[in-house]
Amino acid sequence: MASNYDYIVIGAGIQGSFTSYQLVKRKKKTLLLEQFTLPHTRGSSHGQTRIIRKAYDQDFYTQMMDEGYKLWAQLERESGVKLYRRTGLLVMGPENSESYLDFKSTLEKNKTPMVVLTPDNFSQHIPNVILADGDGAFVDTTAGVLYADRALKVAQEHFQKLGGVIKDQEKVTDIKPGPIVTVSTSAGVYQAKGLVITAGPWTTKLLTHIDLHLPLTVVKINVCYWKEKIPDSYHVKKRFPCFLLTEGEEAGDHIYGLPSNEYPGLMKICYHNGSETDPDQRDKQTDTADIDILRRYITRSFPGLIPEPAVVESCMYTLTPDRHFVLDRHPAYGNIVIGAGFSGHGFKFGPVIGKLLCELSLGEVPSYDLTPFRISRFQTNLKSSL
Ligand SMILES: Cc1cc2nc3c(=O)[nH]c(=O)nc-3n(C[C@H](O)[C@H](O)[C@H](O)COP(=O)(O)OP(=O)(O)OC[C@H]3O[C@@H](n4cnc5c(N)ncnc54)[C@H](O)[C@@H]3O)c2cc1C
Ligand SMILES: O=C(O)[C@@H]1CCCCN1
Repeated sequence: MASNYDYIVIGAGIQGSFTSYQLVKRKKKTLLLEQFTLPHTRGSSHGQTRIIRKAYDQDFYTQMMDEGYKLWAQLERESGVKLYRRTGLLVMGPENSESYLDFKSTLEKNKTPMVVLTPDNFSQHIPNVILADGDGAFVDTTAGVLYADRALKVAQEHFQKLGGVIKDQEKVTDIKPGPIVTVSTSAGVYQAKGLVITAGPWTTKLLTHIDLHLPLTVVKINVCYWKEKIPDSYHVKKRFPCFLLTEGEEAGDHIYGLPSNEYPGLMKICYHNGSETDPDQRDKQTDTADIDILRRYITRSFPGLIPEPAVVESCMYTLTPDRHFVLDRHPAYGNIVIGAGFSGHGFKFGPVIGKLLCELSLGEVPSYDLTPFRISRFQTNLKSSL
């Protein structure tokens, strides 16, 4: 006998957890299914920190983060758990390049607090970093660090407190669409009038059950931590900011970092791309070309770090061709909603994405124009973004 729910959500990463929380807040009997034992480190939402920022090169992300910051603050108040630390985000890039100018003008247009630095005053504000010749720099002053592990736990706890059911260690093995959707797992069979798929890197595998192919690529990211030569020179307590380069060696491949905080004396600096992997075979992907790029960059620009990673962890991105998210209904089955392709920048939007996927599931008009996130765009070309 199948158990019945109003909604089933597949995948207890940040997006599935916030979507479930929103559904249960709207009094829907909701089941959240997760293949691994929670908490786990095998998807995209684990780890201690993520960047939160309004600095984007497209208005719609900057504008969604207005609400994003408010929802994170509300969750902090409701839970009594510190989830956000303001550090600012230093944005650097070739001063006259399109991408740098797009970031800068998007912030200006949207009246986001920022401080523009000059080569003359740069080192006063940002010690121990060498600004490359010809680079511009500004700080998105409200940006900072989200405490990711804590945030995931809080979202899941709030969902459960309102009566939501999480079943972990239950891998979804089949989906039968219809007015009532039937979901089979390694341990049971469940039915609901609506289904949300937020399966991160496993989305392509799950969508084969419902005849949908999306152009998603899964890449493994080497999450590298670099040792400070003098302890705390890049520490969050010294107000060292997060940083982001608007251009990499290849288009879309940026370098970014967070101040030392999570591991004493180590600063996290990563390359915003990686090599393709099967999510179930992640550890077999051992390409380290990104670490070579980082070594060169750190030698050039961060003289206070030893240019050899002290710790390397891993995580996965699920990339769309244009790096914009997928937030849409299944083209043939309107009661199946998909949230995928967060392309390495989705965490900060978690509370907003949860709200949007909930609205789509309930058949409501979504709070934002979802045109950039529609499945149908894959036939057309959109400008790529970070
Ligand atoms: C190294 C790194 C740095 C990042 N930095 C930032 C940042 O600074 N700021 C930011 O905003 N974002 C950042 N991101 C992106 C952000 O973390 C992701 O966009 C976000 O975590 C994606 O969440 P998700 O819920 O879609 O996927 P996931 O967290 O992968 O969740 C999907 C879940 O579905 C489960 N699942 C899959 N298949 C099944 C199945 N068949 N049955 C049951 N369960 C299933 C999986 O086990 C998993 O738990 C970063 C990502 C990485 C990897
Ligand atoms: O979403 C973010 O803010 C970061 C930017 C750099 C790459 C990883 N994700």
